[in-house]
Amino acid sequence: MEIRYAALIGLGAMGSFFAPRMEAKLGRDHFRVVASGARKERLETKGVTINGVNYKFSVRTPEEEGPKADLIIMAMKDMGLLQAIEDIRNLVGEHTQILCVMNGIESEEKVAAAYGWDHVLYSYMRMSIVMKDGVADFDPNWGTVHFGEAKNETLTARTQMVRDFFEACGIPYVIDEDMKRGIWFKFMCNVGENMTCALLGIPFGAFRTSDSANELRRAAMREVMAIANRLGVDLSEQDIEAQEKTVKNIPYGNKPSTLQDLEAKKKTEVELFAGTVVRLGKKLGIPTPLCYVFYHGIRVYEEKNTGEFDPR
Ligand SMILES: NC(=O)C1=CN([C@@H]2O[C@H](COP(=O)(O)OP(=O)(O)OC[C@H]3O[C@@H](n4cnc5c(N)ncnc54)[C@H](OP(=O)(O)O)[C@@H]3O)[C@@H](O)[C@H]2O)C=CC1
Ligand SMILES: CC(C)(CO)C(=O)C(=O)O
Repeated sequence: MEIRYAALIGLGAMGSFFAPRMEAKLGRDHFRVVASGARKERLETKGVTINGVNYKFSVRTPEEEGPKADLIIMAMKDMGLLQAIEDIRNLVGEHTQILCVMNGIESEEKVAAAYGWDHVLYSYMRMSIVMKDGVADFDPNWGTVHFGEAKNETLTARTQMVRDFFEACGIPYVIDEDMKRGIWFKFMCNVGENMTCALLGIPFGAFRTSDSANELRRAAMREVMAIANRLGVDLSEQDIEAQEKTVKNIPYGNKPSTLQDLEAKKKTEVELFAGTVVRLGKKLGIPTPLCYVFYHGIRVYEEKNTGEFDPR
């Protein structure tokens, strides 16, 4: 099995990690970006500029008939997921594999509900990229896509196929032995960091100096840990300790995506982060008071941004 025809839906920050290298490997006719309407027009006329190079990738509309894709990368924000699942329907064939690289713990389940687990591998990103007005600059050799089956002591044929493709493209990857644990660890870090920074309007650098910011970050991580443990995912205090070093090495002024979204007056992925924790906590009878405050506090910021109420 080999990847000869691939597609990407979601040519934003994360999409820009993949698109140039996938097109370089497969050629313009065998790598397509899925988009329609004004988005398609923008990608075809203005394109995107990635590390100083302007790209106008070949766009395929959801309605267009054509070859089925061997690999589809999905890289939208949470709010776009359900539409995107429908938009790739024409590209999913018998052998298609889908990687939905979004943050959060539930995107694979949603894609698998539409297409079946035979078509879905687990994945997540350890990378930080900002795309603003179609421009993204980053070191393409820093950061990794993590992917694989739930467990990867031995590699299945489809995991090897995607691995060989990423090797050929020069896309840095990691195959976690336990992908579910990896996804939950990333989620625990995201909830602690993204929610704390968004509610308080502080950059990552605050975690180097503020005991109180760290107290909140760790308390939110512990709410996630309690839920993960109940669901059989073995996150522990050691994982929280390990992230302590990582978070304090992130460049001082960097901001997690949730705060970036608030500052850009966009809708955030709070539903996917604190919203998921509150929902699962309720279902499992696990208290999540901090995520409850994060969730509603960030929702109020969104309402202020979109003018849903008059803050007079
Ligand atoms: N940015 C980062 O550093 C990281 C992000 N992540 C996660 O990755 C995911 C993607 O984030 P990110 O790349 O930052 O988000 P962006 O907003 O930068 O990119 C999302 C892109 O998806 C496009 N899109 C949405 N719906 C569709 C659709 N139906 N068809 C075609 N294109 C569509 C959007 O187009 P348009 O702009 O026209 O709406 C946009 O270009 C999120 O879950 C995020 O949490 C994970 C790790 C790090
Ligand atoms: C870049 C990173 C890892 C920072 O938390 C992220 O996932 C986000 O901002 O959403």
